[in-house]
Amino acid sequence: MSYLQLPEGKELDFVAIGRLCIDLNANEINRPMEETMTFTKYVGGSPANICIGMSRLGMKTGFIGKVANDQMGRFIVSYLERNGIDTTNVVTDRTGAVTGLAFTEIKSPTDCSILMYRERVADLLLETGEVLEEVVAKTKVLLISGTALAKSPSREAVFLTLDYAKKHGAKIIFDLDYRPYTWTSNEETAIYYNLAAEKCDVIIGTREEFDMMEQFEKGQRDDRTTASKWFSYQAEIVIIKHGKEGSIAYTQDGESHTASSFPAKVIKTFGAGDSYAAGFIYGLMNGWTVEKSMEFGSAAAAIVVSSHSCSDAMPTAEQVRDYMVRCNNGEIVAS
Ligand SMILES: Nc1ncnc2c1ncn2[C@@H]1O[C@H](COP(=O)(O)OP(=O)(O)OP(=O)(O)O)[C@@H](O)[C@H]1O
Ligand SMILES: O=C(O)C[C@@H](O)[C@H](O)C(=O)CO
Repeated sequence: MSYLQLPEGKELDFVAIGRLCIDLNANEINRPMEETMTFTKYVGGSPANICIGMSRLGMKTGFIGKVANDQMGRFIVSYLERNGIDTTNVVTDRTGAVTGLAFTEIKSPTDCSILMYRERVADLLLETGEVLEEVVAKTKVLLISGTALAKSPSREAVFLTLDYAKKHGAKIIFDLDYRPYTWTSNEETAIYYNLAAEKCDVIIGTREEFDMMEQFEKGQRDDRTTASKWFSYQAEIVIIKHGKEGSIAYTQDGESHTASSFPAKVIKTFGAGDSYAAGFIYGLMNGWTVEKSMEFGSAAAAIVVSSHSCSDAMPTAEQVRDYMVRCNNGEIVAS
């Protein structure tokens, strides 16, 4: 059975809104940040990575966001454009805000962390008046991500965009992408995450992210109970990710669907969720089953965790298919 009946006659397949920033990934891997001397610069930010992933997979994409009026901001916009992403609604800050920087520390394939520089970042200054309704009107799918809800005015800009999406019939996907450093309190986080999730057709998050959203709910919560809550709102599909253990999707009809992870020679784990989302959404938008879409997303994730970057490593559909064949032939084994 296929899900997500997409609207017809739209110019764009996919538009994402939110964080556009810079990842500085350690070149000297398997050591702490204190001993890291050089970094490679990439475009970063979860919704940006997903959008780049969708574009690499051949979808017609656009982005809604705000960049700093500096060399970093211009680097981001030109990278998006080189990747075929419509930047009509990427606005430039005029208040002296800066680009968010994520320095990644790769101590080992399983011990990675991110050191964030996010004071007065441009992406959180996107205003309601800067969101172009006509851009939202021309997409089949809108993706929102949690970090953009962390502060005003970006928070209101996202809620307005959700209204536009609903008005114009776009399907809405929420990648929870919870980054604690951007928020001021757990209560505030849970409340805004829940308010947004109520309006979404597909919700994708890790068990820990759903736990954060359920902090006011009493009793033990399992994945099915978590997912069921959202079917009484708008959701058609809820996916709960469990890292290397794989993922489980629940659908409105009461079914569940599982996917295992693919073997990978892991360099670092971040970016797994973004590439998984891109692969999964691509499958769903092509009318594939939930299982097949999850499998494709999992293979895309294995490719990205085996690479140095998140955005730049996003695979084409051909690369994902090739990876799956090589895994099935036993040519790729886990590190
Ligand atoms: N070590 C790994 N090896 C292979 N695949 C992996 C690994 N870790 C994650 N994946 C794949 O990526 C998917 C999403 O990973 P995960 O549950 O870690 O999401 P996430 O926490 O959102 O990722 P991120 O670290 O990017 O925030 C998993 O379902 C799995 O298919
Ligand atoms: O902004 C961040 O939190 C880091 C991202 O830029 C990075 O690309 C990442 O964590 C991918 O999920």
